[in-house]
Amino acid sequence: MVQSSVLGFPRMGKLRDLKKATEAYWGDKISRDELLSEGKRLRLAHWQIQKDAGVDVIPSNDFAFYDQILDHHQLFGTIPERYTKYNLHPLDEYFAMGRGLQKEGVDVPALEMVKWFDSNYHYVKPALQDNQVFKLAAEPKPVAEFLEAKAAGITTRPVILGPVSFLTLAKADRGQSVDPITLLDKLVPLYVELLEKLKAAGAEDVQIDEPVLVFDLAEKSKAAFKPAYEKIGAIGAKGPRITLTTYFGDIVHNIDVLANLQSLYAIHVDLVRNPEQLDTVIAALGPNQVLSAGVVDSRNIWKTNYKAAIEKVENAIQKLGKDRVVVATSSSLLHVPHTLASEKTLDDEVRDWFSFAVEKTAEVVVIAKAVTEGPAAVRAELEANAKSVQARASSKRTNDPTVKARQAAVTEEMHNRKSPFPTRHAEQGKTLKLPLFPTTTIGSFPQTKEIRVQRNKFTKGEITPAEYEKFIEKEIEEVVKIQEELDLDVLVHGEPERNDMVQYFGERLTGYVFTTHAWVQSYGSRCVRPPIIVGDISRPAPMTVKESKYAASITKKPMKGMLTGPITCLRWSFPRDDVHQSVQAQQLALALRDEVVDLEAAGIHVIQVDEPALREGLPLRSGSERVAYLKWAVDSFKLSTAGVTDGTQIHSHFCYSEFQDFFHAIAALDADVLSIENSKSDAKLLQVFIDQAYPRHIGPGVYDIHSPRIPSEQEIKDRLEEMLQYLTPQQLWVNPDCGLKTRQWRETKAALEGMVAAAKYFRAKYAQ
Ligand SMILES: CN1c2c(nc(N)[nH]c2=O)NC[C@@H]1CNc1ccc(C(=O)N[C@@H](CCC(=O)N[C@@H](CCC(=O)N[C@@H](CCC(=O)O)C(=O)O)C(=O)O)C(=O)O)cc1
Ligand SMILES: N[C@@H](CCS)C(=O)O
Ligand SMILES: [Zn+2]
Repeated sequence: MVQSSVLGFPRMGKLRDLKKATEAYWGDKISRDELLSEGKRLRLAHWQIQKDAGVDVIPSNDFAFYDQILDHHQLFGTIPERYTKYNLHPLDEYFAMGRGLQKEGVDVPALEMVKWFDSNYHYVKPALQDNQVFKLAAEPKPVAEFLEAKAAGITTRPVILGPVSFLTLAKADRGQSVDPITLLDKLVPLYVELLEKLKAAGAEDVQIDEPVLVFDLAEKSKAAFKPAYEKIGAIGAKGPRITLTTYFGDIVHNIDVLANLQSLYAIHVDLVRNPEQLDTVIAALGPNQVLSAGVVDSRNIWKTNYKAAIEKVENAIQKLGKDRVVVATSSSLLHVPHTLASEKTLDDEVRDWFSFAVEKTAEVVVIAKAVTEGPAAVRAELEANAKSVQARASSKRTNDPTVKARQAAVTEEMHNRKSPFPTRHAEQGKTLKLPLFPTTTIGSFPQTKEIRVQRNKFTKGEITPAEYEKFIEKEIEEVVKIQEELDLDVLVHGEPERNDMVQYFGERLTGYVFTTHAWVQSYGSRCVRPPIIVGDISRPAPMTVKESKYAASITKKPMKGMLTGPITCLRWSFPRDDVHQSVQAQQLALALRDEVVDLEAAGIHVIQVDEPALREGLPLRSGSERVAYLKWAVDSFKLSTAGVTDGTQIHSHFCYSEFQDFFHAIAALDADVLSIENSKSDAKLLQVFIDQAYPRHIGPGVYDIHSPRIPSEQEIKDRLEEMLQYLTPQQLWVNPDCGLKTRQWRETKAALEGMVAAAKYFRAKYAQ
């Protein structure tokens, strides 16, 4: 019998219940016990959904109150002393690591948070010490959650991140120099201990995620892999059977570390991304080892094409037999929304094309049944699926000849600014007249409860468009006034009209559809509702000009227009899977080019085109795929921005600091000013700007906006001082790491006051 398996389920709940409970706990509106019982309710509900769907292998320990990797910091005792010293309750210590804490004598910043592989999910990076001691938690969470499910009559397969991935995704804490992977021998015994505890609790199976196998692993990590798993496997029957999972890429280049690893019961591979790896992986399996075939896409919302998925699974069965193949989701379903059933406003044509987590759970069951019992057992499902797939392929919604014609007319020249940077800089100086160390923000200001409530009323038709517009104007006025009082140099309108930096544009572009409840966790309690690209994209009307023009009209200071770039619009949407992403990116670029030109014509001479998703789109392995991606990604940005005159200053923003491996692409964007994240990472990363003799302007973020903690003026000065070791005073802009929409006004004002004061200090110092 071919079993069905889910690698992880989204934890927010149908109505973002976890977000609401967590934020209520942070705001002292519910007690710790109430939060803990809400977590328990959600876990049970999610296990029950999978059980009711008939899933054979249901995951546990995929739940987390903030981040599943952060859970592992507590599981293995890698909590830096700056958190443990306060003797907080473990849940509060956990949140302090995730989001910082500044309360009742405690003042500690958050740990660094970075992208989870090439997704829009963020994990909290383990920060390890030179003399790191690991210690298994007294009551390990994977054991507790396994027992919780067992008590509810549901047998689960606990999920843990493997030791090689845990260490590869970790870093040396600030001021430390340990190479995390050298700690593997110390960490492995804890895995052995944990597996024994799981087995003693009744777990027959465990899922160990080793997604780093899709990377070009450093030799050291690669060499350490096999011995580590041999040690883990040595517990034999005292431990559960291990299914080792990989996802988001192929593992062909690392297959030698898995060959003959008898300690593994099964190996899971992502056959949605890389179906071509199947034969190599099968050839590397030992005589009794099982293949977990990830054939249901966990990263996108398209209905699975049953015929194609069944073919992949049958192919594996032919070589291995039915007992050695499992049908699975390609990775955790964390990356897709909860259920399509909540969507009441989608039209029937497109609704029929989609499948969210609950529906994908049912899909693995149907595929497993089809290959176990034969297609007749699920004939109705297969026929309905074939009809949906066919309907989408032939729909008029997907194809717009006008867009195609415009793409065919794109020339090389359209990608380049008229003059090189020095000429542009001189031109821009004449109108902008900015001081040294110019201060600015990244665009958004606090999205208050009031803003959300008014937008909600507007969406529901409870207030008129004119009333909403008036409200937004009032918000813009307030934001402009505050920035003038703070004495910032380049102002923004604050983005109060935007629900999200991608969804907002999706809602204004043809070719997109959007949802009402399709939330996906981005980090901590924060969720996004990615719009869905279903067809060719075009811009029927200006999208941002009205608000930017209004903002510019009420101040004498330069006003920065704010747009989301083509790659970020693409990657933070659910893209089409029937057209290459480069084609979709170019369509977005053309739509944005029109917007940029319209903003300039409206008198906006500083325009920021955010591309925070540029890095996350980078193929996970170096090589030709990366080169090709960077070409079309950079071209899309350039196409969107190059329509302006020399006097218009183009900014771009990236809220991550890992740009070393694709610095040349950032440089190739030819943006006049870049703002990047830097407050939580080492300023040494800026060395690349010296090494590459970067000629243009840069604002590395001077404080972390993900945390409610207010940085002191001195901290910001120290940060700027460090930056000046790598950047010239003429190059350096002063700004936060990213937009301020998640912050409260009190924190925002206090932090920006410190930031402006710090900039003025350096301005005075360098004026002498
Ligand atoms: C900059 N980042 C972004 C990423 N991805 C994006 N798509 N957008 C980003 O900005 N990735 C990397 C980073 C970090 N990530 C995030 C992600 C999410 C947020 C955030 O603040 N999310 C909000 C939801 C935003 C939104 O869409 N809001 C809507 C709906 C608001 C709402 O909940 N309305 C209520 C009713 C109103 C009420 O009574 O309150 C409802 O629908 O029930 C809107 O504003 O209209 C979040 O809250 O999670 C930030 C950074
Ligand atoms: N302009 C956006 C960028 C976020 S990455 C903002 O400020 O929220
Ligand atoms: Zn950002």
